[in-house]
Amino acid sequence: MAVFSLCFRAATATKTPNAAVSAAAAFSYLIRPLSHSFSSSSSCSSSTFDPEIDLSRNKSAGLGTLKREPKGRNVQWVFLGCPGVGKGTYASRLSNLVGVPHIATGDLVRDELASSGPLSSQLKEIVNQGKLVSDEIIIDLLSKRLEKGEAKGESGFILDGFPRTVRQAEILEGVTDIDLVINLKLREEALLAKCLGRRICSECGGNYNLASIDIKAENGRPGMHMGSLPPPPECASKLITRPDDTEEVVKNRLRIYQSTTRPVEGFYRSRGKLLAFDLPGGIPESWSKLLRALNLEDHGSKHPAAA
Ligand SMILES: Nc1ncnc2c1ncn2[C@@H]1O[C@H](COP(=O)(O)OP(=O)(O)O)[C@@H](O)[C@H]1O
Repeated sequence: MAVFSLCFRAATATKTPNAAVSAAAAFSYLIRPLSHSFSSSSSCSSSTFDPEIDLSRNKSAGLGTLKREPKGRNVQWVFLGCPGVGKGTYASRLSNLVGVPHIATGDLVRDELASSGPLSSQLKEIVNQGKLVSDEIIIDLLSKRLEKGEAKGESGFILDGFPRTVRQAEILEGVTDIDLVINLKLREEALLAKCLGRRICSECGGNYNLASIDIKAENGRPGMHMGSLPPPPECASKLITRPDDTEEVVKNRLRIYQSTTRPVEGFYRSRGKLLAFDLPGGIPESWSKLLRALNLEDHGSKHPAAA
């Protein structure tokens, strides 16, 4: 198992401007980097199936090599993509398949909000406006989650929602080797509708989506269908909407993605780690193609309708 020593949480609590960076220097994994050579286009929304997702030319991306690295380390992947693109859904499915934890920083933030801890009221205002919380806070929450996982013997991860700034990416790069960054892309017309259609079961936490999207073929662009992900009957009366999934806030989050997170794509592209995947539709249309792009196979494992 990978030896994973994490000791930057305390340091991130300090108030020096470069606290997170210097803290990160104290955060070390004893792992060996894998080398991948992927590239991507830069758009978050695209109607075409990106030919660069065909990794058949790069067999090292397959489960055989990536699921468990020769020294015994599990995969360390990152999911990038606009709000509403489906990062949580696909990251969760892949984490079940590959056998590593799916760690979503948005979930860590929401857990912190629900805990009514000291950060809670400060975070509430930021999150409900669709803004990003500070790098220090997010790294602190992520560190705690990784420490807990380490104590339980977890190794490897699929990160969803982190890094979201170039500074976060630099910190992460400084402390560990990310094997692969999957950049999910979906047509812009679908993103807002998908965010507004999101529902969570207040009892079991299941994620569903009421939006059913049909985009007609136009001007040489193919049409696209994304079915809804309806809740099972037992959840139907318990659905809630995230407070930051209102139209105004989603539009703000999309703007922040363009200005602040988009450069993270370039950060990983220049390091040859970025794999662009244009979602051709909903889960039925996309899942098997994503697996093919990753040289993975899913031998009938059971998935919930949504992450
Ligand atoms: N890496 C991060 N850096 C800063 N803020 C974050 C980060 N991850 C999550 N957040 C906060 O949590 C909110 C919800 O995150 P998430 O569930 O990932 O949203 P989205 O659906 O926009 O991808 C974000 O709008 C932001 O306020």
